[in-house]
Amino acid sequence: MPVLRVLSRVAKQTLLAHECGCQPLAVAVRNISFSPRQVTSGSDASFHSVSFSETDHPKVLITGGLGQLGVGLAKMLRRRFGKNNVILSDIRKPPSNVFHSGPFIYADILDYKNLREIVVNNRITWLVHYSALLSAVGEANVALARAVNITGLHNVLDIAAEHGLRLFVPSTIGAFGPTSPRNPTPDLCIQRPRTIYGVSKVHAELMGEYYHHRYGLDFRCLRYPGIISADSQPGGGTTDYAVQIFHDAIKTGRFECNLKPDTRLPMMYIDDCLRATLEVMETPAELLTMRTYNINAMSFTPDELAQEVQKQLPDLHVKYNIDSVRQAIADSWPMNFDDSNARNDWGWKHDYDLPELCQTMLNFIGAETRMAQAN
Ligand SMILES: NC(=O)C1=CN([C@@H]2O[C@H](COP(=O)(O)OP(=O)(O)OC[C@H]3O[C@@H](n4cnc5c(N)ncnc54)[C@H](O)[C@@H]3O)[C@@H](O)[C@H]2O)C=CC1
Ligand SMILES: CC(=O)[C@H](N)C(=O)O
Repeated sequence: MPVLRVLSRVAKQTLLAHECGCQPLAVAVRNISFSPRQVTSGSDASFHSVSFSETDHPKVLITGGLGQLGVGLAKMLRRRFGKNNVILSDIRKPPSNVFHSGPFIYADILDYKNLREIVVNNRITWLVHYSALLSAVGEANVALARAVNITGLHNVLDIAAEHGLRLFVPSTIGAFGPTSPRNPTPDLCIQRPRTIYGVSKVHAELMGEYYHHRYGLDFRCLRYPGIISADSQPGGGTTDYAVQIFHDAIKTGRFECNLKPDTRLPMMYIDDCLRATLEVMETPAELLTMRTYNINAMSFTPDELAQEVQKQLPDLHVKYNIDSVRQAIADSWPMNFDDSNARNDWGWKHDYDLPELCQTMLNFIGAETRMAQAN
């Protein structure tokens, strides 16, 4: 993030706050005196907000941390804040390398008391809420998606508000629908998604912003594009083809794509996505003119991706076998994402375009495959 620009904007905002006699937003966040859950349920837990000075390291909990994104995020945050200050959690059993790389704990986001106990006992100050069912698996199990993505979010919001946490919840390009402007899609426009995943993510955006305005919750949300990673598998989304093509290109030289060749979607390499997440979490609250931002890096079709991969692996053979559920979802999503507010407010800038993405993915998976063959 361009530090000078950030500092000068903080100074400007602070001056403005003094001139108009208002306090910066962060002050309100420190003064949560009650939470909606405690008021309505009459719970006997004591209210306290963890005071967290910007000079201290945050104590981070990541929910749903064993999916495509969580392990990489934990690795990056541990490098920055120290191994023991970042706790990964999930309901699945961690592989041994993950289990031995830092603190891991079982946390079912549907179990409110257990989640609250983890936050209290570990003095958590930042919560990154990654648990979710993605677009394609969500359509295959709507009841579970509704429970995890909506009821689970309610638990997380209440605990974050009660304990004064800074809360990050990712949203997605899937929070838009066929009536949204698709090329490009701005931050603020019609959002009428047609998947339970999209509906739950619009709900998360609105609830987080409501808790921010109503209770001072420090809620931060980025709408991620499809994320592409080499060392973690996607969890059942519409953009998964853009990861699978690299594995199949190297391992078999043949790839069967489940979207039409001209289906254009916004995409991002995982390193950019995780860095954006840390950057928005570290941005002074005064600079955030919104609480939910689009972020983007590139946009491509399966045909354009295949052509870029074929520059390195000319023998790659691509066949199209369309999955009607995924195609209908993709046809309702943005083709290009307008992320100018993130770029202006907190200096968002991606590093990876399509050629760098392909080079990095092929190098990584190629090296991994050669090592596996040698053993
Ligand atoms: N990967 C992508 O392309 C994108 C991801 N996102 C969002 O980022 C977040 C992380 O995504 P991924 O890592 O790709 O998801 P993923 O599907 O790979 O992982 C989700 C994790 O949630 C866990 N989970 C399910 N039910 C749970 C419960 N009851 N309690 C606790 N954990 C539970 C699963 O075990 C899984 O490990 C999600 O909220 C997703 O919507 C947004 C846009 C794009
Ligand atoms: C873009 C997403 O949110 C996810 N990868 C999906 O395809 O469901």
